[in-house]
Amino acid sequence: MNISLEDKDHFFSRWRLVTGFAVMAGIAAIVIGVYVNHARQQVGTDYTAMVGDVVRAQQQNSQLDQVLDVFMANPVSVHLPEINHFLWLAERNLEGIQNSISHHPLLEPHVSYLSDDFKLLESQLPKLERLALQSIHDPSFLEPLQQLGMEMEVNMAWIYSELNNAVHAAAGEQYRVTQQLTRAVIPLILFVLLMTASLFAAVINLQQQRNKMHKLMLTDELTGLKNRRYLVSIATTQLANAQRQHHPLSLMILDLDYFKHVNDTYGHPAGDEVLRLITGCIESLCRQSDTLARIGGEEFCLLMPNTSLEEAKCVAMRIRQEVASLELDCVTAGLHITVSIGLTTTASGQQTFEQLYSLADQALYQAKETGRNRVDVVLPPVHMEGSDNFHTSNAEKPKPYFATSVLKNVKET
Ligand SMILES: Nc1nc2c(ncn2[C@@H]2O[C@H](COP(=O)(O)OP(=O)(O)OP(=O)(O)O)[C@@H](O)[C@H]2O)c(=O)[nH]1
Repeated sequence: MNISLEDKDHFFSRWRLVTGFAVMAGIAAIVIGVYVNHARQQVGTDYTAMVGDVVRAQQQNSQLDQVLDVFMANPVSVHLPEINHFLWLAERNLEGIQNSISHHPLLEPHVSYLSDDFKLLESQLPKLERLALQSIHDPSFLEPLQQLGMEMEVNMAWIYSELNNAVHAAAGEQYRVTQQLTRAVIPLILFVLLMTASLFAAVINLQQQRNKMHKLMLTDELTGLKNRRYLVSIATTQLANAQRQHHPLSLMILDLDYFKHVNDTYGHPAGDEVLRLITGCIESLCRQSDTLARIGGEEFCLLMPNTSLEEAKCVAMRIRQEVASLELDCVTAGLHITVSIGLTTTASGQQTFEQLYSLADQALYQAKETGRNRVDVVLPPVHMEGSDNFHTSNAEKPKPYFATSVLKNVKET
């Protein structure tokens, strides 16, 4: 198979294109993967419940104020349950908020600086309970109790306001990411579609290239006919079919006469044009089921399945006549060219393509030797003179195939 340098370059540039797309797709997939992972964490976090916890905890500041005011005005044990209830609530809220922070990994680093304040508040809660108890029996504890209450209020206000800010900032970031994701969906879909379309185009292009090369492998560039490679492959199949179905198959080799003279006199391009014209002429006389191939410079082969000797002779004579009468005025006025044809037909025996080809070639040789512009026939030994029947009884006849007894010349008058 011949692939021109241009074809090769084209072929490799396609591969470079596909590789480029694959690398781009890989990088895009990694970038998208990293971003989606980050976005998944952000979007997956529920800040709503946490905002509620923080707001509830913030409201406790005023409760502490009220509870302590009542107690300070009348420090008796009947007010202790209110203080204890506040402490229980405060402890529960503190625990809940710390728990929430540990479940929000994206928020945790932003509020880690509050850990000391949390510890301080935790230590202040039991202290407040103790001081309140002591104050019932000893009013001198009332002042430290009030002092602690104020410190706790300040501490709680600081912690919960910072937390409030952090949670709102995180929720804002979450909203931003969600918006970005929504905006990114359309370009992402377009990008994926573009990548897919480009890959499809590259693959289709490769496929077309492959088909083109395959066609080139089996086609003659000058005439557009099938070449020898194709002929051999199809002939083997058709011969097997003909033998299985007991149908005759005829084979013709056609060679232009004195074609060298055309080239020498009018030039190679004119010779090419003559080849194309004659090819078109012969093709127009063939059946759809026939295979016309160019097997050499000015040599053609016509494979005719399901065609008896008599039918093949008619076709051969018509071709010879038509070619001879074809006016090649495009080269020079009044130019005509003739063709010599060697013909053979299968017998009931098991002829191979090589054997049939050899018989047709021998017939062509005879046509050339005996004056050109004629059709000669050489048949396998089992063929009977004047009959196209296949005698399977004769299939066992010994070689040689080229026995003179089976040679038959058909020279038209
Ligand atoms: N223009 C052209 N000429 C070709 C091509 N292939 C082969 N030829 C020519 O065909 C000619 C064949 O010459 P020969 O083999 O001497 O045959 P001929 O002149 O036809 O003589 P006979 O076959 O004996 O009648 C040569 O001149 C080749 O150069 C082709 O593709 N284009």
